Amino acid sequence: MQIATTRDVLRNAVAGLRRQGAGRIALVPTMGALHEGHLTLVRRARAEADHVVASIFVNPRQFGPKEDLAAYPRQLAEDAAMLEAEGVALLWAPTVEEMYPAGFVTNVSVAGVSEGLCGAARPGHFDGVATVVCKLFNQVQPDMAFFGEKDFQQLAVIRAMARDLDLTLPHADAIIGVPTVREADGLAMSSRNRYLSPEQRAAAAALPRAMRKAIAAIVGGANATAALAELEAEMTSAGFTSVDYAVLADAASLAPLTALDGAPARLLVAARIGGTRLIDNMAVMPALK
Ligand SMILES: Nc1ncnc2c1ncn2[C@@H]1O[C@H](COP(=O)(O)OP(=O)(O)OP(=O)(O)O)[C@@H](O)[C@H]1O
Ligand SMILES: CC(C)(CO)[C@@H](O)C(=O)[O-]
Ligand code: BAL
Repeated sequence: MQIATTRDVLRNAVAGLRRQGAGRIALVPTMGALHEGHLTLVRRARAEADHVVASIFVNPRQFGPKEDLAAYPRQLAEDAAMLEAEGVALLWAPTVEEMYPAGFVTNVSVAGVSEGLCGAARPGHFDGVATVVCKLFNQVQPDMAFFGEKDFQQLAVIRAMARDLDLTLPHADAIIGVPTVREADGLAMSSRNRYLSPEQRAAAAALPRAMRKAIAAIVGGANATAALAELEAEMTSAGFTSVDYAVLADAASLAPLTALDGAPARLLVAARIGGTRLIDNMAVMPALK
């Protein structure tokens, strides 16, 4: 596996992959501190493309001033070994100065789908995500790119950005969402889970548990507002410090719903346990009649 840390080396390495034939190149963007969720994206990419390019970049522009940019885990050597073992051809791991050279002044901002949920709780976050993913697409010029459904709103923002800016990746359905990979107790895998103490980690399983229960209630015909209030109460009594949001939303527009309307819906939750903010989301499937 080649590791590129400058745009020149990246450009040559991508050109080298292209010279190897008409094969498809898949991009898997990450912030590192890799776990089975990331490796699942890489395996899907390997299955569907000929060459996989992974990126590791802890993107300062998507962190708020009081967020965990400094504390975010960085373990490039360990991550590179994992990616190499999965058959990744090229790792793009730029420095902050390489990604945002002095004088960088551009911002990509996606309206609508980025505005509620994590966009409301983390002002500027999705501008940072859209800006860096736009750059990654231009730098690597992949045929397709893989993202986790764990960051469901992020996936919607990236799809809207790619559509609106004509970042037409050549492969049909080029932005591929991969279902969330979970721990045995249901907690969605996340690099931030490592911030949790053993007690907090045990308590965190209340998040997917309360979500499944709320979904069963809503699908069974219960009032959604009451089911979401019950979810918040359960999480608080399990040890969560606060719930940023717990929202039933239209799965495509992410507009909040007060009741199922027959279209695919999604339950999305962000909550804090101590200083750690966890997010999760699940499909809400009305029972077939
Ligand atoms: N449990 C998971 N299942 C599937 N995909 C995942 C999972 N966790 C992360 N991903 C995906 O991996 C990609 C890189 O994510 P990132 O490096 O931010 O990891 P993360 O574990 O989500 O970290 P964080 O704790 O910052 O949320 C994103 O597309 C993200 O949605
Ligand atoms: C897509 C991404 C790599 C952009 O920095 C990041 O938001 C992530 O890891 O989900
Ligand atoms: N996985 C999303 C990246 C972030 O929380 O900044």
